[in-house]
Amino acid sequence: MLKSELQVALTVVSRAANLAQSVFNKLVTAETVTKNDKSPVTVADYSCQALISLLLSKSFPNDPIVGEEDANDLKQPTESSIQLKNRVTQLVNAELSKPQSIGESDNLELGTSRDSNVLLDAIDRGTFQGGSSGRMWCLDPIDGTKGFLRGGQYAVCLALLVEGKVQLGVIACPNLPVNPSNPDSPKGVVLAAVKGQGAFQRPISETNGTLTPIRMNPITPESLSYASFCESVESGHSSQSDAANIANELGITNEPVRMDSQAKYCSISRGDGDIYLRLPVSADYEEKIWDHAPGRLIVAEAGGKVTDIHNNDLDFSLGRTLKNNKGVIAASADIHADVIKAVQKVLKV
Ligand SMILES: Nc1ncnc2c1ncn2[C@@H]1O[C@H](COP(=O)(O)O)[C@@H](OP(=O)(O)O)[C@H]1O
Ligand SMILES: [Mg+2]
Ligand SMILES: [Mg+2]
Ligand SMILES: [Mg+2]
Repeated sequence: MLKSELQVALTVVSRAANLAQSVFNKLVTAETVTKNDKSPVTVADYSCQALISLLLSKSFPNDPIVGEEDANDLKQPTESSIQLKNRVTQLVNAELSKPQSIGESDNLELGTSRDSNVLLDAIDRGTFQGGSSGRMWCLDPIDGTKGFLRGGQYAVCLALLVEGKVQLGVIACPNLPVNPSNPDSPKGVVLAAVKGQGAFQRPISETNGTLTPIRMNPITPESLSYASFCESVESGHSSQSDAANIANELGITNEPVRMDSQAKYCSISRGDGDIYLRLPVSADYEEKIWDHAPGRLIVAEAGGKVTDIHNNDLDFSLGRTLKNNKGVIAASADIHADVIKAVQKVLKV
């Protein structure tokens, strides 16, 4: 089931990851980092959304897309906007011109260059408002924009939702080592899950490679104090002080591993870390569905459970945000209840 969706998703996400890496190599310099210049990631965000949306629409022309970005800034008649549009067009076409590799999905018309207006329309296909009916794709072209600029973790994230439920998730992490137990192994993995069919990974570069099954660590309530947390680098995205108190409550002494993006979901799915906490910082922030849809399925298919701080399932059927949820708690199914208990005690919810 969803075999062709999986193959297309793997192809388009891997292509976008290659594009993002080429943007990083060409445009991110010590100067952009020290001057806090976000333009390289902006180029990468638009280029990856254009590429993925364009290729998805070749295979699935009737599926709408809930994407993080829109093309408004690229349509302005200003010099900087025109330059940005031209840069995006050139980068997407450079990626499309690379020959098709064995294992990549057919019928995507890879190799055909596209006009900038076609690419702007492709970006704007991502403005769908979401909801509970029918099929739709959910796209975060570059998740962890801060990590991208730091040369740290970032991810290209795509999910298929059917009737508001995540059925397929694919995440490429260009800076995650292929072998979780060897940080010096080559970097660049793509993880995938189909509901009811398990979670897998393979190197981004191996378009025809075998998908290797992944599992979370077999942790139990008895061994919970040996667990480790994976959390955001950004203290503005998740409360690090609450996380420290929860670790204390669970008897966990390992230092938390901090990284940007859905690489956190990917890491715990492969047993590199055990618990991902995203603890609300402000009362009014609504988590975006594209920040969680594929990660949630990959963790669930690798033996985990993902809820919000109230132990409610994440509800992807309500539009572009998880408006009925607060925070995210992801952990191996065997210890999730214990983690929730500690979270609720510390947060007093
Ligand atoms: N106040 C906030 N609380 C929680 N998440 C936030 C936030 N402000 C922005 N974000 C989201 O946090 C994501 C990055 O998460 P993380 O901290 O896990 O790396 C961002 O995705 P993008 O980088 O795609 O914009 C953005 O959507
Ligand atoms: Mg994001
Ligand atoms: Mg993003
Ligand atoms: Mg963003």
